Amino acid sequence: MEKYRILKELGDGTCGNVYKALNMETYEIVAVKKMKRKFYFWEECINLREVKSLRKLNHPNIIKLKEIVMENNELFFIFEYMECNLYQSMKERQRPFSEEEIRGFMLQVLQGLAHMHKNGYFHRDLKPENLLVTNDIIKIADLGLARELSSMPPFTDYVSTRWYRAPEILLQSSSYTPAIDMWAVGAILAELFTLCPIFPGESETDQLYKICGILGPPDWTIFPEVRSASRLVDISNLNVSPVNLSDVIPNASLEAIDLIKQLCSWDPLRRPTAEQCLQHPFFHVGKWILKPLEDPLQLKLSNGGPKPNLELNLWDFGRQKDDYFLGLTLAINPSPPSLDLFPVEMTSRSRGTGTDMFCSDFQGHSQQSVFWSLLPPDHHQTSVPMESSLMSSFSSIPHTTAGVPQSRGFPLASLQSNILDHPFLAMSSSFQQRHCV
Ligand SMILES: Nc1ncnc2c1ncn2[C@@H]1O[C@H](COP(=O)(O)OP(=O)(O)OP(=O)(O)O)[C@@H](O)[C@H]1O
Repeated sequence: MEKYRILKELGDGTCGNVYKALNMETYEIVAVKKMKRKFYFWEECINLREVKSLRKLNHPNIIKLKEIVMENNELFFIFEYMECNLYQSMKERQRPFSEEEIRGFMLQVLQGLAHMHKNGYFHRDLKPENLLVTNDIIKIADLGLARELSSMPPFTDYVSTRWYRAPEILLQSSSYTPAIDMWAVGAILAELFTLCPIFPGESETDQLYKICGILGPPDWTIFPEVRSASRLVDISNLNVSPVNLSDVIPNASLEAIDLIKQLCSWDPLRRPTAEQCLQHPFFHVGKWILKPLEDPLQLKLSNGGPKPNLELNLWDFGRQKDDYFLGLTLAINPSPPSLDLFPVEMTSRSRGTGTDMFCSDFQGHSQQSVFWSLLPPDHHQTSVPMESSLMSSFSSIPHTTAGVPQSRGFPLASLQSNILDHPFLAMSSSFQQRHCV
């Protein structure tokens, strides 16, 4: 780790501390995640869920793991660096994101997620803190809880941060599916409009009440296999009606409201997949707008009042499977009302709980330093000059065991065959251009 200089701490997660660091050989800025538990065998490291999933997942909207270093029984992940996470980005905003900005973020998240699900993984802890942002690029991070689709239930119920946790997890269903990620996407999409979490439960039970407060109670027959039957009976009998989502998220278009409604369906089977979401009218709005011949601002001024926008959609995203791609809808969107929304002040730690999934019961010693490069040596990115006064050596992080580091290099090709194959294939051309520039 001598080649890395810490610049500052970026985050203190459940599993590790994350630092911004400078690679002294390439002058590349990176993010270094130093795992909190000790590691004694290389096999333990490469069998971690985060490593196993990231080795397989190579996508522009999934954070890239560049290297793994094991030194003095400590494990370091070297990631590509991103400016901030989506939670920080929302917290700092003085005004809501425009729908265009939200569309850009969601498109990328869904492309990353579609890739993940297609390759047999689901994330299980999607939340704004785990979506990393640099300008208008967003990437899915923290695959520490990612699970292979092929792995067999029962799954643990302590999965995902409470506010983004799907009802089937709250009801302790033991066989949940990638639809739990889609629920989280719906909650994040709603939050991007209002800058406040849509279901801010204070406990697991309160979380279910908060969901009922918006969606109304569920039909209990949706969840045949839940372990927490009393919770289900309790909420199924609640005497509350669903609210009009447009009243809760007044700045969202009808398309956005429809997508949120579908993603935040009680029934996991009714939630669209990431791939299906990408076909939703929300992502096709711009393509079919009938443009007025005059400047809309001038029109508004001359007519003296707000006018509805007429949008002609050649896509109707119905609830039946066959409806997904068919139909002709004439949607009339009222002009967005004036907004008076403010973010709620929250600390990252108060936003629910993560889960420490590792146990540290391994015995033995290894004083070796193992270095695993996941990108070829010539895959360097922009050099960023740094003032030396800002730097402190990475070795200043206290090591509890001493040892003489020896490094072992692993060639990329043998370990991560797909990492550089077609990095831009899954992106739309506009995003490809932006990413390449
Ligand atoms: N590649 C990166 N670039 C910039 N910042 C990052 C990067 N990776 C992580 N961070 C920051 O560090 C924080 C914690 O990282 P991460 O979620 O990977 O750790 P964790 O221990 O798994 O956390 P959690 O408690 O969510 O499980 C993130 O929310 C983000 O702010």
